[in-house]
Amino acid sequence: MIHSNKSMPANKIIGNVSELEVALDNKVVIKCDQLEIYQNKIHVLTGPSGSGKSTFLRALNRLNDCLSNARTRGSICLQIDGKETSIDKLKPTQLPHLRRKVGMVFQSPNPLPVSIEKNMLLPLRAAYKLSKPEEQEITQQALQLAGLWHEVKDRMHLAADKLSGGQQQRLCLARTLALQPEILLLDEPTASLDPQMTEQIEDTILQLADRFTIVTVSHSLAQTSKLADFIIKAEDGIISASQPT
Ligand SMILES: Nc1ncnc2c1ncn2[C@@H]1O[C@H](COP(=O)(O)OP(=O)(O)OP(=O)(O)O)[C@@H](O)[C@H]1O
Repeated sequence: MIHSNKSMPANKIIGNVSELEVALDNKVVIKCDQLEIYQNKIHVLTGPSGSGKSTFLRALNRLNDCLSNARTRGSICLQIDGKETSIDKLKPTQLPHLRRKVGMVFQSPNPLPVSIEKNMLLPLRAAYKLSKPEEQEITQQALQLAGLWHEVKDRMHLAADKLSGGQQQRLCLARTLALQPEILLLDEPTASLDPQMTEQIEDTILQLADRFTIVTVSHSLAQTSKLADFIIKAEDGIISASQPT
């Protein structure tokens, strides 16, 4: 089940990045000397195009390891499953679990070319052994958290690509939420959406902070001021924390 952390104390540190350096093609593209991540807070990562925002997000769940030209140094310690976890020390076999706990949603919606229901169930079944009622409960809860349940509950067999762009992005968010993350990485989740859909997703992100720690990329000043508890700046590959907003 997807738990709430609402009763947690304010500004509890659940992540520490230290002396991080990521190189792509032997060129250092991001450096982060020191950064803290706070439980149930929304961290908005801002900066110009090419400044290293996506690379930094991918460092937080070791997705850069999937790039053959990437090399990462430094340490990232995250609290996962109630334990301090040095993610830089995890073995390759531990990475699928890390990526479920530190789930990511990408800039453009990327649903699988199957039904809404299968988009939810395929990753869930690959990750966990659950009974049918448990699968149904988690699917419904994740779709509710993503604000999509009422729009799709009567047409779960519809092909996911028949949904609107905003609905597809919510489905991708629900698919990630169903895998029981603790930290959510959102890479410009509203980049391809119109203003109305953008506002809906922003409101959903604000609600999700009751349950999850969020790091989201934004190019919009208005969105940053609406969402951010903390701002992280990316400037020419230097990633650093701003003061709390
Ligand atoms: N797969 C890759 N191989 C080599 N270099 C890459 C790769 N991906 C990104 N880069 C380079 O790394 C730097 C940081 O890119 P990154 O995508 O992290 O920036 P960004 O701030 O997220 O940009 P945007 O806002 O445009 O999405 C850029 O100079 C980019 O050209």
